[in-house]
Amino acid sequence: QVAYDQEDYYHSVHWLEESVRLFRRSGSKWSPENEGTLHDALDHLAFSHFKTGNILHALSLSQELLLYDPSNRRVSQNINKYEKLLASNSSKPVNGLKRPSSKYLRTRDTYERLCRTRGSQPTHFENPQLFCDNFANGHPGLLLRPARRETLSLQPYVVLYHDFISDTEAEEIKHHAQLGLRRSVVATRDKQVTAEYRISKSAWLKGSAQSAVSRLDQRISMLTGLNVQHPHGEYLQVVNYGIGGHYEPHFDHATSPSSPVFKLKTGNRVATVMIYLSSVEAGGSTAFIYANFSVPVMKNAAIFWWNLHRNGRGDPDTLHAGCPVLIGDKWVANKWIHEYGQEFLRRCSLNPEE
Ligand SMILES: O=C(O)CCC(=O)C(=O)O
Ligand SMILES: [Fe+2]
Repeated sequence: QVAYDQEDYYHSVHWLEESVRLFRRSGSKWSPENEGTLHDALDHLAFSHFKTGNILHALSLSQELLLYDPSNRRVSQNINKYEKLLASNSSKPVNGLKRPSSKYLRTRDTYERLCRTRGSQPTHFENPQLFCDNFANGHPGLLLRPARRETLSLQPYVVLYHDFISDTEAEEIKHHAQLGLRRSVVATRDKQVTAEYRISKSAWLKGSAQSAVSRLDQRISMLTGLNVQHPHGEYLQVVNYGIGGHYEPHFDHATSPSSPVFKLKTGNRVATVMIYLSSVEAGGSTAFIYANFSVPVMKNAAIFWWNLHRNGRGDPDTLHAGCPVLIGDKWVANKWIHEYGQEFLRRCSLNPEE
């Protein structure tokens, strides 16, 4: 529907073909959440085919549609139009579907490449600072069971903690979020809106009454050495992506002074901890666009990165994305940590440029 509304018929044909297939296969049993019907899907698919020059296909789908809804005048008019076009042979020859050239995303090519491949991080042979270790952060709570840390990138600084949570905790968190899931929104200049560049559902786990949530807060705080108590850290946001779900390249920190991110009055989002609560069969990696690498979904692992430099400026290198899920059901949880409360935990540097 999003592709159709954007007049991107190249993609709407693919998606609608799949919807029609699912409707046909399941009889009347498949009822998608948006209450779409076979009828709708055929209608939009016929028009998409017409727009991409496949008049013959548009005609046969419209004829099928008319069987279901014989009194639909718009459809009969379309059938007449398609028949005339075919008879006069004046329609453009079909030369295959063309990918639209996207005007709205400058980083599209890199994003798509990183979603298909892992990009090219140097290995630790090339850069010994990209090492793996058992990390306890000097914290007594981690001494007996340190985190298995993998440094993924130095600029921006991104680390991955393997087995950050257990299967049971992940299930508990998904379970708590389930009833609260709503279409995700994004922060614009001054308010939160839904956007086609973020397709997922999410829920905020307010309060850490649930034991898994408070255990998680504690673990994040031990590992990062930061203060994650609300409002220094936001509540845990649980996100669920279905097939095709994605989050196109964005920053987690606010880039406008009027952003809703500042509503907490605790400054900008200095760091992100993102936990993978599920695996997926294909797709769904997290891509760091300018840093040129992507992290495959790794169940129970967490990634951490700094969004801001020590001087408080946003780090443009943190531009990142959640790649489209190809097969599976992807769940992540975000913990965003704010600047205030960390003054003595992440100090500024003597160099104002850092
Ligand atoms: O789902 C992902 O891999 C990335 C999610 C993300 O960047 C976000 O929710 O801000
Ligand atoms: Fe993000």
